[in-house]
Amino acid sequence: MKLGCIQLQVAFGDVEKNFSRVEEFIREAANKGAEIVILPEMWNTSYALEKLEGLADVDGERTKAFLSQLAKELHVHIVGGSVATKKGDKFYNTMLVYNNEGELVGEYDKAHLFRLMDEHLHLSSGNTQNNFKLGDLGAAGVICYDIRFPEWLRLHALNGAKVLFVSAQWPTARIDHWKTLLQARAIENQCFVVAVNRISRNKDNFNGQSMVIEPWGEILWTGGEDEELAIVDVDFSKVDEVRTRIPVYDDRRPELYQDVLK
Ligand SMILES: NC(=O)CCC(=O)C(=O)O
Repeated sequence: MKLGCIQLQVAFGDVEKNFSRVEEFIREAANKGAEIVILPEMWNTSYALEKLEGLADVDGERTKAFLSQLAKELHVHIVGGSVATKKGDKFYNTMLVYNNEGELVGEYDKAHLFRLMDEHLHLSSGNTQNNFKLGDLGAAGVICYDIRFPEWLRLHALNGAKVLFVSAQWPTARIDHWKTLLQARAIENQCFVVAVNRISRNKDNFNGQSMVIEPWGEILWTGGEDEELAIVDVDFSKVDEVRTRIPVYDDRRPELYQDVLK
């Protein structure tokens, strides 16, 4: 299957510009044969957290209509990164996922809020998992800081995900953590990890390095330090092969480590 990874330069607080750029990229990805397109975190507003009252997408309605229409027209699955949403009187960091018929198959509010970027001061956290199907493919999606919580990703793998999509705004300062954590999540869960980060105008802040990693831990693609669209070919049957080679799921002894869930 061909993945279209959109390592977007997200414009701070400029919702119109971001929508228009995302549409261009999704169309280009579909033209180049992508069957699943993946976007980064908070691509509508970036971290304009102080301005969410005016900028956040109310109930995600605009983003939902936009992604659904493109998914259906271009017959492409869209893991729609995340957008800032307002639901009731609260703000969320919300991932929306559409299948290639334009149907909403995943809606997920980021579960772990990242204090270093003040998320906890402005956003509310979600409480539900994000497993979904793209055709026959079992998949899941999480957002950025979530990858530091292996139990959370394991739960998604146990619930049938063969690929973990990660949308992020992961800063340059900790980019080594990003790479190591993503590779670990792929190896321990014997899953594909498809992780799309953003670019900022000043690369000292966000420098991309998006990644596609297969279940044995081999890195199939790493993004550069500029805005880019990458088309990456993956063979999802590799998951079953790796899980047969080392039967980690059969060898688990959850009774020994239940306490980690407390
Ligand atoms: N947007 C985020 O969740 C950033 C997470 C991060 O930088 C980290 O080190 O974790």
